[in-house]
Amino acid sequence: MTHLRINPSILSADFVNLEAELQRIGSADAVHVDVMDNHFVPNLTLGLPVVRRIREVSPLPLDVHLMIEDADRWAPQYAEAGAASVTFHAEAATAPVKLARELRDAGAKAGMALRPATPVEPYLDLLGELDMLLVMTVEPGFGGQSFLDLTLPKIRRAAKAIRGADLPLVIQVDGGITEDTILRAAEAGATVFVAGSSVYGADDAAAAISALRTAASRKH
Ligand SMILES: O=C(CO)[C@@H](O)[C@H](O)COP(=O)(O)O
Ligand SMILES: [Co+2]
Repeated sequence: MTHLRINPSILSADFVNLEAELQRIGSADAVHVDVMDNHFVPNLTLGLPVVRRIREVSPLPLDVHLMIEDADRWAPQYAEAGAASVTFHAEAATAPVKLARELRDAGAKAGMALRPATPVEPYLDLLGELDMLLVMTVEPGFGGQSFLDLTLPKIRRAAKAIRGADLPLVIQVDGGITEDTILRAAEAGATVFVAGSSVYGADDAAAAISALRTAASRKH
């Protein structure tokens, strides 16, 4: 049976009470940390000093999602800061293979993300260099958006290529993941699910995480 992972995004958490907000999601698999630079996306969140501090207090491993320009320069520093996985955007990296190797050398899992309109086909040859492919299921930049069904065929094509080449990487989806949408993403081939507003918007985050697990595993 495939291990399904739920990674809540702290983008929807209370940034003034981050330590307490991290405690609310102790039953999840990792904490998803959205780094935005106001250039690659029209929003600004947090950077290395805050990620370092989150790493010190978080009971969960850090799944860092970099929505920043010049990923080649910055991403390795997030791996060195102790992130368990670092995901850069394909659209923001000039040498993705070199970068993935640097991330792995620094002890992190290497992830690469695709915007909803970015096809996976140009990147099929480098999937073997990655631990994770993140298919964005909303336009990156903000939490609370609706899941884009138009991304499902891309998830299916990526999953087919991964199975065909017998590669170990997993597919992560991020954006609009709720109890209603998670099964569609799971059926298409995703096994790692980022959920921001559906977890942090709930009164009981642990119950929301559990409901997402149940909804995703209806397929399996
Ligand atoms: O990377 C992003 C947004 O760019 C995400 O990680 C969001 O934080 C997901 O939020 P929800 O769509 O689940 O509310
Ligand atoms: Co994200």
